[in-house]
Amino acid sequence: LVQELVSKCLKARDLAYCPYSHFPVGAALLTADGAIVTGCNVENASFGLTVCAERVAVQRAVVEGHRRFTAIAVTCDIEDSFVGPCGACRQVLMEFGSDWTVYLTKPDGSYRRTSLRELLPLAFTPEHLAKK
Ligand SMILES: O=c1ccn([C@H]2C[C@H](O)[C@@H](CO)O2)c(=O)[nH]1
Ligand SMILES: [Zn+2]
Repeated sequence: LVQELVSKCLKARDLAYCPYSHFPVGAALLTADGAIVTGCNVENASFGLTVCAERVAVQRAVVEGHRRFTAIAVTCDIEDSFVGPCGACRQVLMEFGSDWTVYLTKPDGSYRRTSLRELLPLAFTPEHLAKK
């Protein structure tokens, strides 16, 4: 299953629309019911409108009816280190629970397993709004 998640995030990366940065990113989400939803970064000539691969995957999953996730694999083109999602994406993942496994994946398919809790400690979450 991890292998499938990893290979799907690599495939999604190959679909990235990144004519400005030339930095393709792929993501593959595993939903609680076992579906896999992918995303790639989609850039824009107005640079600030770019959306990261991780957020494309989450938004796509939500509109397909998924709100419960257990894992995400992410990958870019960097071969010599494991690269984590940007801060904005960590926060967007946290919106859908803190209990995520995150697989930081290299182009060769090797991965480092981490967690959203580790990537975004002391997070602000929907529960904080619920307390008001
Ligand atoms: O977590 C990240 C960080 C960056 N990017 C994309 C955005 C932009 O298109 C390119 C360079 O920042 O990489 C992602 O998709 N996810
Ligand atoms: Zn991001």
